[in-house]
Amino acid sequence: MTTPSPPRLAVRGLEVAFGGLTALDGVDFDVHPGETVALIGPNGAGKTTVFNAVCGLVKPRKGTVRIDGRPAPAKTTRLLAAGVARTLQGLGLFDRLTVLDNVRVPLVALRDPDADAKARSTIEDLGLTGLAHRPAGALPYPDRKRTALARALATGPALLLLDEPAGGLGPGDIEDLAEVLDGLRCAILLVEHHVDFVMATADRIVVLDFGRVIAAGTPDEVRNDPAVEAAYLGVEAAV
Ligand SMILES: Nc1ncnc2c1ncn2[C@@H]1O[C@H](COP(=O)(O)OP(=O)(O)OP(=O)(O)O)[C@@H](O)[C@H]1O
Repeated sequence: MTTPSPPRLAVRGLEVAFGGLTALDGVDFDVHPGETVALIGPNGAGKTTVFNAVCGLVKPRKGTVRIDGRPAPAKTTRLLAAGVARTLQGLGLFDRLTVLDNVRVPLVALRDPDADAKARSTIEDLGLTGLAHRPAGALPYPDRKRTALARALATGPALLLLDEPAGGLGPGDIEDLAEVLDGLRCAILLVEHHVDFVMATADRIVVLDFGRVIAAGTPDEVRNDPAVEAAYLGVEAAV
């Protein structure tokens, strides 16, 4: 009998507190190879805190984060070496560096001998070749965002963590983004406010409210869950 492979990402009993505030209270979910899982929930529900705990940016009070069955490393280079890449809400680009040099950064950190070729090929895949030698800081926001995505994809991650990938983009750029994500083979965890984008992109959705998972399932299951409607979609509809 073969042992089933572990989830690419397994989060169990995650608890995070900031002083007296319990931001996460027993969060469990998995992301399997090839799967796109979206974390949604109202403002303050704990989405970014989950993301930060998975990336090792905040230390849980309790619980575990495992990547391919092993404890998740906290340092960026070790995460990259473990096949995990992320984008951040603030993008974190080096504004004075060119698009190409930004995308080379994680490859150089991994001492990849093919850094240049891989960066160029990723840039091409994302339609950024014409901007390769422009400083990232001089670009319009959608191109900066695409550069940040290219940087995350350059190392060929097995698990991609995306913090609000559709945030600040217009409908055309969101459509392009959905197409890029659809063509990826890696597992994806995304934190996102844009409900239509999530419904169209995610295989499964985990809904947080006040630091707890209140629903998890396919987009249709979640859409029809009364608790979600009350906690989240109701809020969105009122916005
Ligand atoms: N560094 C911090 N120090 C203190 N409290 C924090 C910190 N980070 C988050 N919180 C609190 O933890 C809770 C969860 O916040 P978090 O940012 O994870 O929610 P979110 O679902 O990502 O919200 P949003 O959709 O507004 O980004 C909130 O009450 C927030 O104020």
